[in-house]
Amino acid sequence: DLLDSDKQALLAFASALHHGRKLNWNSTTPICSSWIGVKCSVDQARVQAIRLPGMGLFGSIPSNTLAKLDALQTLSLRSNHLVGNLPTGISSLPSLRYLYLQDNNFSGNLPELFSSRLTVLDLSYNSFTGEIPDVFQNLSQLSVLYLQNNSLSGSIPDFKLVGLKRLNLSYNKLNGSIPTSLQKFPNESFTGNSLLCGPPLVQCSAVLPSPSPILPPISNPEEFHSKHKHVAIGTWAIIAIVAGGLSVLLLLVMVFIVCVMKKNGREGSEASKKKSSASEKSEKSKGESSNDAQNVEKNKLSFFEGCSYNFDLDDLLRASAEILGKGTYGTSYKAVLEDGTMVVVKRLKEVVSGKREFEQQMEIIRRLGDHPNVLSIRAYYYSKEEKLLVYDFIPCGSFSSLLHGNRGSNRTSLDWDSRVKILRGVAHGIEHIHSEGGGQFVHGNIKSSNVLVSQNFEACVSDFCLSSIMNTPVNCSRIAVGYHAPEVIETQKPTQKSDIYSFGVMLLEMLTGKSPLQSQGVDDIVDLPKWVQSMVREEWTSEVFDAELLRYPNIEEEMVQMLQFAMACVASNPERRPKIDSVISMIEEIWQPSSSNRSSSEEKSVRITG
Ligand SMILES: Nc1ncnc2c1ncn2[C@@H]1O[C@H](COP(=O)(O)OP(=O)(O)OP(=O)(O)O)[C@@H](O)[C@H]1O
Repeated sequence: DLLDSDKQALLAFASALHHGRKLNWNSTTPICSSWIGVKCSVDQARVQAIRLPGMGLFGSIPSNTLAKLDALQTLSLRSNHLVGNLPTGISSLPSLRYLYLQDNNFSGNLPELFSSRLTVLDLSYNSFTGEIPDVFQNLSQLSVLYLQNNSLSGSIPDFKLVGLKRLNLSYNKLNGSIPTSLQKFPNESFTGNSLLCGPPLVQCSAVLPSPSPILPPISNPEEFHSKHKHVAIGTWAIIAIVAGGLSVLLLLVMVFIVCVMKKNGREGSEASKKKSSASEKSEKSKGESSNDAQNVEKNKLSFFEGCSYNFDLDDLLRASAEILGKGTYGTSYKAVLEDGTMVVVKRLKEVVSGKREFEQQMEIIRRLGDHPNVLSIRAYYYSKEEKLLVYDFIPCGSFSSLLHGNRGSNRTSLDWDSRVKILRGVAHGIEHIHSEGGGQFVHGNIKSSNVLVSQNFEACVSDFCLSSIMNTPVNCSRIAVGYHAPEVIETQKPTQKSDIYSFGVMLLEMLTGKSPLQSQGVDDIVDLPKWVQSMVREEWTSEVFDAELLRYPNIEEEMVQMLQFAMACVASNPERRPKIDSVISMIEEIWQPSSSNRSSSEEKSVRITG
């Protein structure tokens, strides 16, 4: 029967490929109820969907295997190691609607024949070459077309597809002008094709006007090469000059700041010396100024009780400092003091509160820091010109850098249990903040770069309770917008409910591996909750998960439940979002770290490439 022929086709497909994680496909077991990644039609008569993302499939797809599944509607083989041509028989399967083959190593030309029902086609992050065929014009159902990060060349055909909602052709070798029908798509849809021009990119007259630019004939190949080298060196030179210029500017700004701070600091330390009557000079100046006592106060670091640190502002200014990053509220530096102590100094910009209010807020922040999942503040400094906060340095970096940093070949992925453990820690930190002071406190700035991780994936939240003393609009950056609840963008006032929304975005971030701030060319959707909602609504749930997570066995159920829960946290109506204590119990309920053996050494040792 037909189901049996589907089965034979799949067995032939599986036997032609190497797979890292064993497929349990077996001729003796029932295909519809027990085969991994296979979904049958309601009447169990045909195979309707194959989803094998991140299964470690190696090799090329033989042409007479999957191409026989003529009832297939969904095929997802994304994030594997598939090579060679994409057989036309697959792309033209008559029922095929969703084809996800991104993040493999397919090469050769794009197929010339596609199913007329095709709705989603994702062939991004492969090595396809040649031109984009005109046949796309006939795909009247096509709604999503992702071809970014291949080596496609030639000009873009004028698709005139009215239903096309998302398009990404970035980072190819396309040239010529962008057809009028596609000019409504954003810049990111086309960027990274140096010879492409016209709206939304730069006007065509500014770059090479046509796909075959009129260049003088190359008489001497050497000369051609040297010209090209020259261009390349020129580009690097420009980058180097700009980078150099920026560093000089940064250095000048830092020297200036240090001078201002030193001046304050010197006044302060001199005043301290005077107080201890250690120097003749300071004794003298003591007599000269009636404001000295005030100056002493004004220029010293205010340590909190119980803090074992022993340094002053001068030591801090002498310390070697490295910029950790520039955030919403200011710039953070890692400072290594002469005795080796490492601290983080955050220079706040645009503080609006007066000194008293500032000090009261510092006291609140210190009290809230009495919890293992909340970063402790050690000291602060307040003067008219400078406001500094001093924190412990947390060694493993932020959750954001662990999730998104170093996606190179030597990256070790953050496994499911570590991700959930970190988020559980964050939830406990938020719960502490929300329950103190009669429930009046709000974190106000929850995002993955404000979750610091120490050994054993213990997490603590930082940068909390600062919004009330700062004059920084919540939507001052795209990153911030990605995490803030819709109502906060309007009211500018974070609440405990909006903290839950931000936490939900972070849950989606760890599940999808996508940053709420999409980098250019990777995707054109910035709003993570909306993207996931659209995927789930259209029943592509398993397509949203981070390919790195798919390498760990027995977690799919937990991931799906966590996804549903994350969607509840990002409900647009604040009243429908759960409270933080329910968040904690929900995580405990969903997460069963000891129930299954999912950290086998084989899985742990997987190194991610690309
Ligand atoms: N105590 C700390 N230990 C280690 N790294 C830190 C510490 N505090 C901040 N960082 C890291 O320094 C970088 C800059 O932090 P900063 O808080 O200034 O900016 P941000 O988190 O990007 O934005 P925001 O100001 O909105 O919080 C971030 O990558 C953060 O993870």
